[in-house]
Amino acid sequence: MFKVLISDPLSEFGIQKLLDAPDVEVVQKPGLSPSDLLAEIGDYDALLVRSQTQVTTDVLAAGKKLKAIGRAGVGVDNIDINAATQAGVVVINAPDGNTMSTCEHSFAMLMAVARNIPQAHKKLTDGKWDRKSFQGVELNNKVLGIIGMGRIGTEVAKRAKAFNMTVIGYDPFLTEERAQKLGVIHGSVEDIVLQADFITVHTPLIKETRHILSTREFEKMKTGVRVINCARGGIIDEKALYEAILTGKVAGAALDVFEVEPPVDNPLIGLPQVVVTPHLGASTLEAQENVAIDVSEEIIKILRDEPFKNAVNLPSIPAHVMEKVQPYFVLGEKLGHFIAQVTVGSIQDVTIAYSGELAEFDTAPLTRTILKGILSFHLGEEVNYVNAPHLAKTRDIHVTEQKSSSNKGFTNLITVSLKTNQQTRLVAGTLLNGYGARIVKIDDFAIDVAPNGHLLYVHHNDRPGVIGRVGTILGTNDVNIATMQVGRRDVGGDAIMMLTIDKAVTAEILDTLGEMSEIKSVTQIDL
Ligand SMILES: NC(=O)c1ccc[n+]([C@@H]2O[C@H](COP(=O)([O-])OP(=O)(O)OC[C@H]3O[C@@H](n4cnc5c(N)ncnc54)[C@H](O)[C@@H]3O)[C@@H](O)[C@H]2O)c1
Ligand SMILES: O=C(O)CC[C@@H](O)C(=O)O
Repeated sequence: MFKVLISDPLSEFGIQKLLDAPDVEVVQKPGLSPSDLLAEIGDYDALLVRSQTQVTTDVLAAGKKLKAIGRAGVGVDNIDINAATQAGVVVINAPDGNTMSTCEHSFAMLMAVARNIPQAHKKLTDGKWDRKSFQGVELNNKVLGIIGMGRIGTEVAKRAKAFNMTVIGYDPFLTEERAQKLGVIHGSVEDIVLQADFITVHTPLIKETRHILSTREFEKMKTGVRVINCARGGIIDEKALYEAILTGKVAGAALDVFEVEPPVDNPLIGLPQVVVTPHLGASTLEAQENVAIDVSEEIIKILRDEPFKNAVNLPSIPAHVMEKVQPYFVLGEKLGHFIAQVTVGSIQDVTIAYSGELAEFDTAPLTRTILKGILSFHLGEEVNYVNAPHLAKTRDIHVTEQKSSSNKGFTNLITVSLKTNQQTRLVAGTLLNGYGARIVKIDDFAIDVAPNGHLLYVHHNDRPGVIGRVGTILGTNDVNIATMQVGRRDVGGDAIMMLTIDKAVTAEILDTLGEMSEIKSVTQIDL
């Protein structure tokens, strides 16, 4: 039974799939204190949060069983992603579910600040009929600058067009073609700063976007500009904004998010030109249901070891690539596990060569899986698909991917070489149409073995009677041989035997085999 902790308020309807899953026990503790979270997290396989819970290095260290963290929303700035990756914990988010709600909230804030709606509302509910203090401005024919043309920024742009605004958009990934399609002028931050009557930001808060609008930018803006932040506090420099409002440069600001949340002694709050909401962008019935449904479904898949999407700390795999590459995941992990078991010494280099049609695809996910197979032999359950490259790096293991379209006689071939401080070994495998996974090469010996169950790899001199004696020793010890493959370099020279056996052999049997005069080494491999 998997245990899932929900530590922020999530839509009950949205998490229904989790509640209904027969193999999942859900514990809901919205508003759990940081110390209680630390004390309890050790019991759980997954944690579901919104933006309140801070998932710190300490939480990840205490979460010994944690496999996944689900963020019901977009921003993952409350989760230490690096620490999660190092701990092998998958972080997923729900990037699509609250786009419309946040876009609509941004637009509501834009209109509120243009027409002073909250201020006028407050005055009237305070009993004063004041029509003079709240003259606003139209959106019609005005210039809206959008910094960050992702999901939300794009939707804001579409709505602004309906209000007959001229939209200038900036995003490092915005192409001229896409801008044209949206009817947006493709500009820079500088263009926006110089020309906009309204500026709204829709980026994540990262190093490049922190204080993207600060004193220097406010100085260059049109007098009377209005700014909106429904993305993350800190994208607009609050101190610089405060100064720019006092000087009259900025006529108004609408803020849903703050550098510190909840804000403490924030002088912007209370300024008559500033409209504020307490991080409500995604707070609609629909958005909360959507994001909770999305993370619940994904968490179930992760816990059940099924394919999932929206991982924040893993590269996303397009469906058409996944379709091609997925059948090779099992083979890749087994090749990694195989080579790790037959190679002696501490690993220095891993070279993974992809030949044939596989070489046309993004094989990075496959490389992760092969690394997992290699490292898990030494590091056990600590290794997973998420942290395998990181663990290799921290151990100074150099990983190289090679690709070649020549198929070397196979439609697809994966060759894994391991260089240690003592030797270099190689294994190659393929998927044979209709026959499944096969190991087709070990070092320079061609073989054909299904990589399953218990295998015995015997390196010996090609002499009459060796194969028979190996069979006799195993038979005497009640070990049944399912398949046997032999290969040799030259007649009477170096040779190998690869046996598939029905049960694992004991160390004593391995010693007995190893003591035979013509046998150089015997290795048992479990796949
Ligand atoms: N207020 C809320 O409740 C609420 C709700 C949902 C999302 N958000 C926040 O809104 C923001 C946008 O969300 P989204 O779903 O549109 O994300 P998104 O990933 O679809 O879009 C973000 C865009 O920012 C762009 N970007 C990155 N660096 C940039 C830079 N230096 N200059 C310009 N653009 C840059 C990216 O290329 C991307 O296109 C995020 O910060 C998210 O956390 C807030
Ligand atoms: O959970 C929330 O309400 C905030 C969500 C929002 O900030 C996000 O980034 O998705």
